[in-house]
Amino acid sequence: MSQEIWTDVLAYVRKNISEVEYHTWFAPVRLIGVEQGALVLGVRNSFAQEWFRKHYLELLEDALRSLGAEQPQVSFQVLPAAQDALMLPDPPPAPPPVPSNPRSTQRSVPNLPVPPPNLNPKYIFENFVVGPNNNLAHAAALAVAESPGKAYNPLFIYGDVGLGKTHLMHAVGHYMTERYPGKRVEYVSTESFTNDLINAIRDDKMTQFRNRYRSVDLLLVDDIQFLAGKERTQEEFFHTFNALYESHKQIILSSDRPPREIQTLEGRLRSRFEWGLITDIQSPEYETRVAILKMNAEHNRINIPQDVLELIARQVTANIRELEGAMMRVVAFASLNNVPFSRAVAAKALSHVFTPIEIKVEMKDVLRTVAARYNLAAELVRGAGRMREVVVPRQIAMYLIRDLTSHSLPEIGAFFGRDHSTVMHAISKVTDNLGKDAELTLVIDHLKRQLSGLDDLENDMQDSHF
Ligand SMILES: Nc1ncnc2c1ncn2[C@@H]1O[C@H](COP(=O)(O)OP(=O)(O)OP(=O)(O)O)[C@@H](O)[C@H]1O
Repeated sequence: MSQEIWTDVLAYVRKNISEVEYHTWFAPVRLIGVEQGALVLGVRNSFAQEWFRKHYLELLEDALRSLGAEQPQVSFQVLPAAQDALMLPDPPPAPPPVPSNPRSTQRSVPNLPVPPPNLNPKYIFENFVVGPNNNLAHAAALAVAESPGKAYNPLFIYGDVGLGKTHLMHAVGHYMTERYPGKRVEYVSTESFTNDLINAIRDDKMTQFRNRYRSVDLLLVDDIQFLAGKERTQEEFFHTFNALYESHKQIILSSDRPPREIQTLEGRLRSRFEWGLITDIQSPEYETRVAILKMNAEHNRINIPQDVLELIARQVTANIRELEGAMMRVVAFASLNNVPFSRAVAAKALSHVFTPIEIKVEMKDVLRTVAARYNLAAELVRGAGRMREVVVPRQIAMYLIRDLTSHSLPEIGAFFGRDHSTVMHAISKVTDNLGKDAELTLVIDHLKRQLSGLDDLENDMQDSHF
C-alpha cells in the first residue's frame, strides 16, 4: 500500500514542479515506507536530505494532504551507499497507465512467444468480477477469446466511463497471447490510431502503417466513438476493418454508446460495427461493487474489514474507477493518520469527495478499535482468554459499547459469548478505575474520539504516544 501512496504523491509532485527538477531530485528518491503515519523517504546523501527539507517538504506535505493526511509527516533518511547502489535499478514507481503505442521488435519473428503487447497486466479475466451488470459482455469476451475470428466479429462493447470495457478487451488480449504464442495482438485507442495515421501521412509511411494494423490477429480499439467527424480516419479504419475481417481476424471495439448513436459515423462503418455482437456494460449493483472492492483489497494484500468495504460500496455507485479510487483514499487516509480501518475512518476519508455520511458506531467497530489500540487480534479480545493483557481491553470494549451504542447488557454479553453479569462487572470495573487511573482515562477518551466521528483526529494523533 505504501507504494500506492508514494505513486500518488509522485504524481502530485510531478504536476507541481518542472520535469527537470523532478528528474533531478525525485527520480533517485526511494520509498522506505509509511511508518506510524509518516512517509519515510530514502535520499542519497545528507546534502539531498537538507535540500529536501528546505525545498520540498511543503510540497510533499501538500501531496499527503491531498490524499487525506490530517497532519502530514515526511521524514528523510540517507540511504547507505550500497543500498542506494542496489536500489538504483528499481523501476520508477509510477507506472504510466497504458502506453499508447510501444512497438515490440520481437513481433516480426514468427513463432516466438510474443510478449504481451501494450496490455495492462492487471486486466485479466481472473481479476474481472462478473455481475448482472456485465455478464453478457464478459461471456461474449470469453467466447471471442476462445474462438477468435469465429464467435462474434466484431465484438462491440459499450458503456459509460470506468465500467470495465478496457479491462475486458485487454483480458481477451492476454488470453490470446497466452494461449496462442505468436499471435499478434494490437491494442490502440482511437486517438492513437488517428495520431499514427496523421504521422504516417506526414512521414510518407502509409505502407508501414497499413502493415502494422492489417497484419494482426486481434485488434482492440478503445473509444471508437472518437471516430465521429474524422473522415480520413474513418476511411482508413474502414479498410483496416475489411482487411482484418476478410482474413477472419478478430476485432473488438469499445465505445461509450452503441453504433447507431455515434453521430457523423459513415453508414458503411456503422453497419459493419453491427455485423457481430453488440453488448453493453451497466453500472454495477451493490453486491458487485463490494465484490470488486474485496478482490481489489486482496489483490493489493490489504486487509480491510467487510463493513468498511460495504460503506465504500454504498458511497460510490456509478463508476468502478472511482470506486477503486475511493478505496485507495481510505487506505491512504488510515495509513497516513495511523488509525485502524473502521467505518468512521472511511466516512471521514471520503467526506471531502462525497456527501458526508453519519456513522452509527457498531459493536464490531469498538472491538476492532480497542484491539488495534492494544495491538491484539480482535478475536482474542472477544475470546475466552483470561490473561490480564486481554481482560483489560475486553472490559474497556464492553464499557465503550455500552457507552456509545444502544445495545443492552445481554446483547453485549452475547457478542462476547458471556452473560450480562460479566458485562455489568466489566463496566463497573472500568467506571471505578476511571477517576483513579489517569492513563486509563486518557485511553478511553482517545478511543471514544476515534470511534465517534473522528473530528478530533489531529488531537488523537498528538495523544497517540500513550
Ligand atoms: N468487473 C470488474 N471487476 C474488477 N475490476 C473492474 C471491473 N470493471 C472495471 N474494473 C476496474 O475498473 C477500472 C476502470 O475500468 P476500465 O478502464 O476497463 O473502464 P472503461 O469502461 O474502459 O472506462 P473508459 O471508458 O474511461 O476507458 C479498472 O481498474 C478496471 O480494472
